[in-house]
Amino acid sequence: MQYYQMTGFMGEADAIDFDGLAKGLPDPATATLLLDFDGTLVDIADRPDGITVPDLVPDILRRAMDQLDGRVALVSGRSVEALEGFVPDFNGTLIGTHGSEMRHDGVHENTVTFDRETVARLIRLAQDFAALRPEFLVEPKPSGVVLHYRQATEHGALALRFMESLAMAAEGFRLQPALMAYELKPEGVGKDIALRDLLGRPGFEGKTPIFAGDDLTDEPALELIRERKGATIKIGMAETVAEARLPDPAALLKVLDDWLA
Ligand SMILES: O=P(O)(O)OC[C@H]1O[C@H](O[C@H]2O[C@H](CO)[C@@H](O)[C@H](O)[C@H]2O)[C@H](O)[C@@H](O)[C@@H]1O
Repeated sequence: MQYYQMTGFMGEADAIDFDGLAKGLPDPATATLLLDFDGTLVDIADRPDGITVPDLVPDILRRAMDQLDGRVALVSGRSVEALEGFVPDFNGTLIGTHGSEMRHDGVHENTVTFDRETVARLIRLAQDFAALRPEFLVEPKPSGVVLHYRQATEHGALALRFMESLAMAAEGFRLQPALMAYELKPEGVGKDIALRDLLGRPGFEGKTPIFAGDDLTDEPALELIRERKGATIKIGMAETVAEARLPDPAALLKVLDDWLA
């Protein structure tokens, strides 16, 4: 695939060579498809529960599962339970909470051990803090907690200071900056780490991975897929190690739709 074929997003959507992009991807029979969720398959919304999953998403996931013989994974910061709620018919692999949990072959696994009491305490402290400022939104996760400040961007620095203090007091956890949010997650958790595991599993070995993602937390995974000589696609304008770019989830869905036609 030519880099400049993929980098069509400086112009209007009709200037993007969707057909060329789809043809540049490996044959589905030889590929593994790895997709971030928020900002990649669905547009970013004001609130975590405010997203709309386009009808094309379940359709593409179903066709990809058929044509790639099940080698399809969503790789998200969302929990596995939340992903299951958004794409209930998808029965491929779900890598959730940045890789701290996985649903593979229908079986739920925790990929790291962490102290559940600490998680409960962190969630409680974040909720107490957010109660003082209702624009903040707390998202509890199975192995951590997110403090969202999208409704109060002027207080981003305050959110950072608070979450940094929590991180310092929580052994075994670290701060993860995210889109208009700060998250605490267990050490040793990352999408790249979970993907190394998945790509070595039966059925996935020897296939060419394709990864699409938009966020800072996707960069280590994009690096891994480049090392493995796979195809890497960044959604949006942010700095990246990916070799290709598309402007938004709609453009990615169009490329995947053409690829699986
Ligand atoms: O790894 P991803 O699938 O990209 O998930 C990353 C985080 O996405 C969600 O938060 C982000 O999207 C929200 C909805 O568009 C937005 O309101 C928020 O500002 C973003 O940070 C999700 O809530 C997190 O749990 C995920 O880690």
